[in-house]
Amino acid sequence: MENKASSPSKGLLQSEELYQYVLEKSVFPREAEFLKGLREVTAAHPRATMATAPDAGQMIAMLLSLVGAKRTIEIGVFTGYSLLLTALSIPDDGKIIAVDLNRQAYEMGLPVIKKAGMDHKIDFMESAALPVLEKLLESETNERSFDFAYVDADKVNYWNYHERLMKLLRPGGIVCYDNTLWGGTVAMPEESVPEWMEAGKKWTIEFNERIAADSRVQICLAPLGDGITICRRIK
Ligand SMILES: C[S@@+](CC[C@H](N)C(=O)[O-])C[C@H]1O[C@@H](n2cnc3c(N)ncnc32)[C@H](O)[C@@H]1O
Repeated sequence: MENKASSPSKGLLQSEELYQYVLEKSVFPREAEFLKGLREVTAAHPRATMATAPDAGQMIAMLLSLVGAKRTIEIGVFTGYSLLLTALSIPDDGKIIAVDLNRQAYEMGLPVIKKAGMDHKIDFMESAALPVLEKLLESETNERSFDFAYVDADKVNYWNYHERLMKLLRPGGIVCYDNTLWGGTVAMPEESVPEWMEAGKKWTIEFNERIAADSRVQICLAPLGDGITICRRIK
């Protein structure tokens, strides 16, 4: 199609320099060495930009500490940046159910996760996420038992994940959804949106509207990384 812009950059700040300032002056000085190591390993992956942005990661680590997260779910692992930062933020007897369709990328980051001594906290499942959530819901003991969830996978299923996570999270628990500004396309005129981002734009707009109307959660769409929506279960 003509008149399509090339991919908009993921960062949503007013300039690249400002984003570098945030990274260099706030994020990188406090980033764990193992997370830096994981970013280095991930840089060799052809889809390295899929990894959670380090500034969004810094906020996720803060949220994990604030809710005292011990039992968590991660949907969309890739090479494990957000997974490792979750593991580093929860106590030694904390557990993460981590789901991804693809084990290969996870195995790229696994040596760093092991070196960090965090692998015992992780239950990795190579699977589509929806059946894993359904399976968890078969046991009543899992309802209201998770403190935190992070969703960073197929946008088309975000609402399906949300409905199930609302049962699995305890009241006061938090779920974060990544990419909820979808490269800024949610507010772009149609002719400026690259063709490959159109479906994601539609799903993201629908999801954002439904979340805004969901009285079960308190919400905040933080313009970090590619946009990250924080939902706190209030009922
Ligand atoms: C953006 S990446 C995740 C990045 C990761 N959070 C990080 O910090 O590096 C998205 C991941 O979601 C996975 N994925 C896509 N659809 C999925 C599905 N239906 N169920 C589980 N994982 C899925 C992909 O295989 C991919 O690894």
